[in-house]
Amino acid sequence: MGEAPAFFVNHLENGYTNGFGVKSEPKNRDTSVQIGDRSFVIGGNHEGNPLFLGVQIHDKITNKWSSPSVLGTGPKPCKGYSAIVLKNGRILVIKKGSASDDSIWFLEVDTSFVREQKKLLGREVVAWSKGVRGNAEKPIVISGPSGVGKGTLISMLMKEFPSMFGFSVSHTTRAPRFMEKCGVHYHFTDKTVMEKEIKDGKFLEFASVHGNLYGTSIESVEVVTDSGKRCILDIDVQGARSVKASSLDAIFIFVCPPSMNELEDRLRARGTETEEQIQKRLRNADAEIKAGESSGIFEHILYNDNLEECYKNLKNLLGIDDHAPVNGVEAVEGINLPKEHTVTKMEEKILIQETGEGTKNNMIVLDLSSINGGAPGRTRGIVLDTVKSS
Ligand SMILES: Nc1ncnc2c1ncn2[C@@H]1O[C@H](COP(=O)(O)OP(=O)(O)OP(=O)(O)O)[C@@H](O)[C@H]1O
Ligand SMILES: Nc1nc2c(ncn2[C@@H]2O[C@H](COP(=O)(O)O)[C@@H](O)[C@H]2O)c(=O)[nH]1
Repeated sequence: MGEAPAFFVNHLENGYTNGFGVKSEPKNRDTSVQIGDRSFVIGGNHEGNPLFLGVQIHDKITNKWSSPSVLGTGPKPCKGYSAIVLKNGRILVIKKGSASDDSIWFLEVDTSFVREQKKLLGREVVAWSKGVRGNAEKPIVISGPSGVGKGTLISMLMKEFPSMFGFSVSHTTRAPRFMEKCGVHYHFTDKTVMEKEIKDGKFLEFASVHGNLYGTSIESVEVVTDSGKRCILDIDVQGARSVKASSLDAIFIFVCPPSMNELEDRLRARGTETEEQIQKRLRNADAEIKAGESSGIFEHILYNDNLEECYKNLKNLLGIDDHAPVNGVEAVEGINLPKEHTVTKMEEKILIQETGEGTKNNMIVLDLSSINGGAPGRTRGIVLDTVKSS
């Protein structure tokens, strides 16, 4: 039945049994697959961190091992894994005995994201992406100069439609303002910590803004999307440019002030910055407005003169009708796998057969024909079906 599982290795709890003749001493529970002349060994822990799975590569031609930069937040180690080579430079990793929100992962070894990162970092790169069922609504990126009213508009939207929109909580190295809470308004962090996380591929974008480091972690966007809400990002133009270049398919909105004088008045009236900081933000505003209007990043430009009118325009462009009830999309459902199972690949379907004494021998079918997205975010669009044994 089905195609030969050419590069399929079932959970290798007893060691390295792939038969590719690679000389190494992988630990128990390592799993290996071969793509071309390279074997990818998945197992152990990443850079000594017991919380994440490590990856090693063996090149058959040079007979050399290498440790690639592993980007993204990968799966936690568990009892065993199945690894299957998919087309388009991905390896599907199915975890055994894991929680339903942690069972399906994709290790990207030769996707466009990975190729780009290789060029940027000048070294071997692989990237993790968690697999989830269902699809998501496009995130919304909102940019504009400091003080134009982005935060005010976003708060209005989230207050009116709490089940539809969620905010991507950014990281920043700037000090919290009075009343700002860590984890709600920002993740306030330290420059060294944030730079290390950027290096580890945890950020979708980052930029130095008004003298501080700001960034959107992949997780900040994905937790909102997983909850079934449409994610809103409040980021500067540099960040919007990076998101535009990433695999995240988003809507881009730029908010303009009615005049520079009005912008200055709003910044002063807010009373959150020192005079020096206000001057810095106003100097940056000029360049930001020019970039916002002419960079080709933004599909929509909103003028925030009268707040109520601007809010109405924002709702219009998001297709929110004042009279229609608005519901979010379904929250992501987990993928519950039987504790004991075997895995087989059949074209774009993965058959997971329940095994073990006293079980019902049901089969779970994962249809991967419509997967989309991927590193640095989630791989979405997995369709799941359960075939009951008669
Ligand atoms: N249309 C408007 N008319 C008058 N005041 C406004 C308008 N929109 C927002 N404001 C006020 O302007 C100030 C700045 O707004 P807000 O904090 O939302 O700006 P922001 O774009 O999020 O700034 P930052 O980028 O610095 O976070 C706030 O005090 C807000 O109440
Ligand atoms: N590129 C990014 N820019 C961000 C992010 N979070 C916020 N911002 C932008 O920074 C300025 C200043 O914000 P403030 O809270 O200090 O007033 C503002 O224009 C935001 O849009 C981010 O994650 N990435």
